[in-house]
Amino acid sequence: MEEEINKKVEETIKSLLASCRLFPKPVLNMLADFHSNPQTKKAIHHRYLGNQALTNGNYKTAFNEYSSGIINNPDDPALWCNRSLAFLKLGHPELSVIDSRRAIAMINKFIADYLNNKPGLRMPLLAYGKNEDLTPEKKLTQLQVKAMFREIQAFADLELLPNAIYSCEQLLQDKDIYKDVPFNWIDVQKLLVECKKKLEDGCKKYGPTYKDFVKNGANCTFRGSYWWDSRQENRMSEEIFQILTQKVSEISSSKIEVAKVTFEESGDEYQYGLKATSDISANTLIYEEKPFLCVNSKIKKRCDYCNQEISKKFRYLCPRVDCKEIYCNIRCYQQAYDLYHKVMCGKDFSEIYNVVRTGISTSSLIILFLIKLFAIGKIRDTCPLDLEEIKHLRRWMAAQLHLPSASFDFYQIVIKNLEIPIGDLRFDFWVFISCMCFLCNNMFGEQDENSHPDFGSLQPLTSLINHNCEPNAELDLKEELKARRKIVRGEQITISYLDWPGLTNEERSQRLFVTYGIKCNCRKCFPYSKSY
Ligand SMILES: C[S@@+](CC[C@H](N)C(=O)[O-])C[C@H]1O[C@@H](n2cnc3c(N)ncnc32)[C@H](O)[C@@H]1O
Repeated sequence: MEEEINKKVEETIKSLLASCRLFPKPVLNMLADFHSNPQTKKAIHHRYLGNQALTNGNYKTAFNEYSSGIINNPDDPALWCNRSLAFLKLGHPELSVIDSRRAIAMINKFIADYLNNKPGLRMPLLAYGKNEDLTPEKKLTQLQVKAMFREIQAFADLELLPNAIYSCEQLLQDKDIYKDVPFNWIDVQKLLVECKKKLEDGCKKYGPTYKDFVKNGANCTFRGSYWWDSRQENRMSEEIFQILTQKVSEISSSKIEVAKVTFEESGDEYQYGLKATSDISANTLIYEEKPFLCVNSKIKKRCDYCNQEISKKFRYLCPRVDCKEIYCNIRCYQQAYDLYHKVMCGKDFSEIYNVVRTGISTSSLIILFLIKLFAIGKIRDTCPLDLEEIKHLRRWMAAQLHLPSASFDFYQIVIKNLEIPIGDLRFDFWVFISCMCFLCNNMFGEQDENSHPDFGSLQPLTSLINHNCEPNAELDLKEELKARRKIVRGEQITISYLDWPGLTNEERSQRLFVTYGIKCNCRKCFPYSKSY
């Protein structure tokens, strides 16, 4: 196999040398790099294996090969472009978008750098088919068009129809620029007609607001974890169970313990819960858990570390002049600095904050948690899903994830601002989405008086407590857990996830399912049910 690949690469190089006119220097640089850098060679090998797998319909292998290639050479646009196709074939258009965008950005950057005479510029090494007489320049342009079309296909699969229609029209408008490279333009036309029809049908069925609905949210089939990620199965491992047991025993002075529980609706699947180790009388303070992570939308002046509202008199400003973060005191500043602020200091996330502030539910705080989780991952040099404090959290997502389309842009801002190299796949886009899926059902969020998202916190041990509409415990100011009534030894500790005044039984029931995946049929939700 290795020999076969080497032969193909040699053929490519020969044809490159023969056909290259426009970019001789970058081609020579690329060849020098190919011969001196073993990682470039490895990346090409993975790409060939990926292409072969893709042709044979082995999309999972193709994904693995392209990912390995990216780790070795993240600057190869063909790897990203081809992986975006593998994602489309695997039914993950939400992941395809970012990969095709990367390929497009890389090619555009190459062209800009070339025009600016950037020294040491390397031409991407692209594969040549038999009897193909495309110059490297044309080959690159062809890849660019392919990547643009893949992004449009991903939009269409995600039912982001206005985005797909707009991009199709743009591409067709620019057709002349790409006239010298072979490309099947009929496919673009066809997709445009299909998307327009779908959008028209939708507007007829659901009214004109359908257009906005499908512009802002992408629909993808995702249940909280991808097939290559076994963390959710491992979260109930003996090792993690023992660590949690120790922590819970410590904060509660052994009043409660971690237990493995089951729920009727999830069949045999075990989940975590907390149980009383002895009788606990009413109003007893069971424990206090300081949040692991806090976020706030900056509508009010709150400490970036602990969310305390702060006055002008008692506050500590980040010492860096171009950083606007504020803290209650130097202690909060130092803790924030060590945990995440070190890599966030002075970085501009205002675009994200502007969107969060106008949100109409606390769920928009999720993106603020994502920024900080990625920052912690960067500081600790680990994938955010592997952070010790949160790796046990249960992810929940309805089969159909309504992904805000802004997520694609936000992810790119986060990676860029935190200076995470794009080839570091521990911070890949699927990690971002997977984090969203434990944040939505584990974070605590509060709104302000105008119902805008104000602040939120993550308390990883409190996240072990399950819901009951008639709970035996409650969270005081979201940090102290108190018994509402007497709890007997062995009884599960429960809180109500939704206890706002004025919430009807129907609304609670609906929200319990949408946000937490809980199908509640208790006597409070269904007071007239015969079974009670
Ligand atoms: C904050 S976590 C609670 C701990 C969780 N059981 C675990 O194993 O990590 C919230 C998730 O637990 C599950 N859950 C909590 N209360 C439940 C209930 N009463 N019935 C079914 N599932 C419940 C849901 O999957 C929910 O999304």
